[in-house]
Amino acid sequence: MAEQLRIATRKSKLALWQAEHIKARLEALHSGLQVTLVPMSTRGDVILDTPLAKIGGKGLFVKELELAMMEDRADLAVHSMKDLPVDFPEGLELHTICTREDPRDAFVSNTYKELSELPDGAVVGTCSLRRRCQIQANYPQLIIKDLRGNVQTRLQKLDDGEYDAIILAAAGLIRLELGDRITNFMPVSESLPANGQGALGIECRSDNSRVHELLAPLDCADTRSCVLAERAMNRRLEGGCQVPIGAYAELDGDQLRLRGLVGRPDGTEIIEGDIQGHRDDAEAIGIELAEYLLSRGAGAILAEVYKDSEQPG
Ligand SMILES: NCc1[nH]cc(CCC(=O)O)c1CC(=O)O
Repeated sequence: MAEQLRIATRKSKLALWQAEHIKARLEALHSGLQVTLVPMSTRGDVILDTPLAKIGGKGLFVKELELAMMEDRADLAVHSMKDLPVDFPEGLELHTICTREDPRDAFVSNTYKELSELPDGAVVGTCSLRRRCQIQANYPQLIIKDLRGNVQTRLQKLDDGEYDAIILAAAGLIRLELGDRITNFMPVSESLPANGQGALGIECRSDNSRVHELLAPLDCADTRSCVLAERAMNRRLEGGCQVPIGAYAELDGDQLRLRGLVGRPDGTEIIEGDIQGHRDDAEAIGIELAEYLLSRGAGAILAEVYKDSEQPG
């Protein structure tokens, strides 16, 4: 019988695409390997009517997948790195970080070419405090309205006229072959991405050496360096994924440049930092930048954000 591997996955189109993508890559790399998907619903998929920042709780989208791996109903789970909590339950690990897709945010509108064209009072949809904060800092005259749901739902709400424009991760649109909906890529100087944005990560049990062997060729060293720096910054700031924190690293040879920011959701204050170092020190660079941001007052801003969001479990 052929060797089997099971991927636990959420049922959204994007999650299924990502799981199928990893399945195809694994099967192409390892002849005779048979990969099946184990689709399941998560709390984040079920609670659709509340802004994510209000639901709170880290790992809204991953707990059920992790349980499946712990109970040996699945061998691995494919995640968008930016949705992944910084810490893992005992016995599970982030084993693989795959090559990053475009990390930028995308401006999507049926009427306007870019944010600067929007008239006063125009409505922009996003549920990300990070995007809200950066848009309001540059364009305080725009109105930000929460936008939830999967990628297709969000585009539908734009097409229905509920928003003048919406902001989405470019990577999600590109993966779903909806890249033609991208009106404009937001420069990272204007919308610093979330840590890990555009990268896929693969989680599995720490003791499963056969799975580790099969996954090894999917790991991308460059993406790993960048994402480790970004995640280290978030960890030091104790930020989950629903916080007004941006973190984005780039490599120039062995030099790693990390940019980070923490801001008030209403954009009235943004604390930014930009540092460089050797890629071998990726995590130390992340921690150093976090400490710089904290020394400039990031802690008080984050404390206020956490106070405003009731966080059940
Ligand atoms: N928060 C939801 C989410 N998680 C991952 C992606 C796709 C892009 C990625 O892999 O970073 C998206 C959609 C979005 O933010 O528009």
